[in-house]
Amino acid sequence: MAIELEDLGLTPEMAEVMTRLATVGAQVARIISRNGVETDLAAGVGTNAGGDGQKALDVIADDLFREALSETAVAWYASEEQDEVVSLGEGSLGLAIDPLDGSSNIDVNVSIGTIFSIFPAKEDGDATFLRQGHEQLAGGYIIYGPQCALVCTFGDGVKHWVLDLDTNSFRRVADIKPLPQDTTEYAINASNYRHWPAPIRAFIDDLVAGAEGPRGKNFNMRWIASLVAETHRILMRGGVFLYPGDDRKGYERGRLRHVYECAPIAFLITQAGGGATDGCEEVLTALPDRLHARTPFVFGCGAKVARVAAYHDLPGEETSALFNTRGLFRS
Ligand SMILES: O=P(O)(O)OC[C@H]1O[C@](O)(COP(=O)(O)O)[C@@H](O)[C@@H]1O
Ligand SMILES: [Mg+2]
Ligand SMILES: [Mg+2]
Repeated sequence: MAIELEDLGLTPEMAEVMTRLATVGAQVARIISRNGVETDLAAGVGTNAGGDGQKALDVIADDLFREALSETAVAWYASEEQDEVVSLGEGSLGLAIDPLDGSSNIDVNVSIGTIFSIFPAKEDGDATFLRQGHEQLAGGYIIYGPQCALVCTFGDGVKHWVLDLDTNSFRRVADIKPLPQDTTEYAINASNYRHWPAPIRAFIDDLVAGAEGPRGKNFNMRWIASLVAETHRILMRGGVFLYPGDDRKGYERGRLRHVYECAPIAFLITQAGGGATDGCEEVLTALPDRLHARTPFVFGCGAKVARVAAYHDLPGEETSALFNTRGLFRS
């Protein structure tokens, strides 16, 4: 038994896929725990389809997940590390995966993860994944942190397991509680401030202004540079995350990938009662136009995600005004 799946009402096919994901997740956690003993998992080994540098662990994780899923109901495997959708044979499911998320953190011993999304398979590989996130059967992640955990939704709340090192299996713990409506914690890579669009700058200016600004209270900031770790923190205690599009070349639609990063995270967050948009529109209703498409991404507590969208409706003179002259959104 790699993972406790009793009482979830999963089909045998889905249960088998979850068991394989959990088995490889435990294996990857063990490999990570030995980084530097024999191999350097952060060593550069190439470039993936999206043009990102690949680290040794990106490739190891991709190989392990792909091999383990090849004997299951997964007909189509779509990975950040593969140029095209890979056919794994006959089956009723398609699985999209970011095998190793947060790879800039491998060499600094900070939490990293795996993100996955499961759809009913269609005849065609691309058609299986280029559809609305609402059609996902499951979305989840494995976090390799001080504790290894697996978090997943099958469309009925958010389930949570913790890797028990004594038995090498994922033990089910309490479901993730609904997110609070509002929060005083936000996450954004603030070094890109000068590149952001005006509504994002205005939103962040007003948070940074704290008690002296229009919001009249102080906010706290976190940036781990691991989407999985930021998601886990937000699911555990609330918050809002932003990776907007910006004016750097290649970042017009942000950095994060729609199919195997944002859609499954959006599924989890909305199942926990939060919001997930591209800044304005829901991620789960958007249609990606290609496997490695990017999308701006804002998710977390519902009221904050809605507030980001409201800043996009402000007239230009309001978003470009200094916070102390901006008339709206005083709380
Ligand atoms: O370095 P930046 O621009 O802050 O980006 C950090 C983001 O990039 C990512 O590492 C991208 O994921 P990969 O490591 O899978 O490429 C996210 O986990 C994280 O949120
Ligand atoms: Mg990633
Ligand atoms: Mg990755």
